[in-house]
Amino acid sequence: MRNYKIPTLTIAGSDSSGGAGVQADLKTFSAIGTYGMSVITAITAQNTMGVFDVEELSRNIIKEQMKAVFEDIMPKAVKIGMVSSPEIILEIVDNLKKYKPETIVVDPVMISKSGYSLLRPEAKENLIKYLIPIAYLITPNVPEAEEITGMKIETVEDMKKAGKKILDLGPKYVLVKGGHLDGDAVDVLMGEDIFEVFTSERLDRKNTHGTGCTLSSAITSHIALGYDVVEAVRRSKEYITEAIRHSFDIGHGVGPVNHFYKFEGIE
Ligand SMILES: Nc1ncnc2c1ncn2[C@@H]1O[C@H](COP(=O)(O)OP(=O)(O)OP(=O)(O)O)[C@@H](O)[C@H]1O
Ligand SMILES: Cc1ncc(COP(=O)(O)O)c(N)n1
Repeated sequence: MRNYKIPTLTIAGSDSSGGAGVQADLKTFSAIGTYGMSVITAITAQNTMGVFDVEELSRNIIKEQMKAVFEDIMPKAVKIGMVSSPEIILEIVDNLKKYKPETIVVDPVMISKSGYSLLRPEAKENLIKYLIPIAYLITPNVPEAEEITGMKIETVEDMKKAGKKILDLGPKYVLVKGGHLDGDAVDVLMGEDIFEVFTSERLDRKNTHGTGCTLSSAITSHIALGYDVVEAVRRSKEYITEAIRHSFDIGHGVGPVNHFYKFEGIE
């Protein structure tokens, strides 16, 4: 059930072409039906063909954005995307510990679809040591899960092994996403009391810019609306599958997924 009065927050980078990052997150929050807010960590000059430049914002303006949001509107759930430097991660973690939002979903963004590194190599340690342990849910794709665990992932069995290793780092739940493997698109959700496999057909689509951002924001919205983690992931997997099915050509490269196909033809 939509509820546009329930606040959700994304802490992430801006994608000027609107397909990923903060822009994808806010579109997802709106389409699923929560009130979206943002703390921007970095500005990327990006389009459907690639990422051309990145400028990280200062610790101070990240702190001030978080203060402005949390001291006025406490989000019901927070999603974290691109957090590229060790300092940015420390600032965000300090403030999350101070303001204590109920639910933190971490999408450990590392490399864009177009191959640009969105996480400095020296930031990996702080991500693992400080951010992942305070997550309610972390949503790595296969290359990210490989980076975090140091193991090679080629099968769904490997995804489960990696999931176990990631849980040892301290988050409550982990969703390892299998979009990068062959065959069906299989995602594995694990936690102390939960083990669920979500499978959808692999869609032959080229326009998949922002799939990871969209899925984690959809989960964040569904949790904010009151669904438990299994139901939130089930609904969000359905959401991303349909958003990929209805993705469209815009620009000259890898286009975005479609958040609004249900509204087409409605005045
Ligand atoms: N071709 C596809 N058909 C159906 N589902 C897909 C396809 N590609 C990815 N998915 C699903 O999309 C979701 C996002 O997974 P993916 O592995 O693409 O994340 P990601 O790599 O983090 O995304 P991004 O590249 O945007 O960061 C998962 O639920 C995955 O199973
Ligand atoms: C600001 C920002 N955040 C995240 C992504 C990852 O999305 P994708 O892997 O689809 O390019 C991105 N490209 N830009």
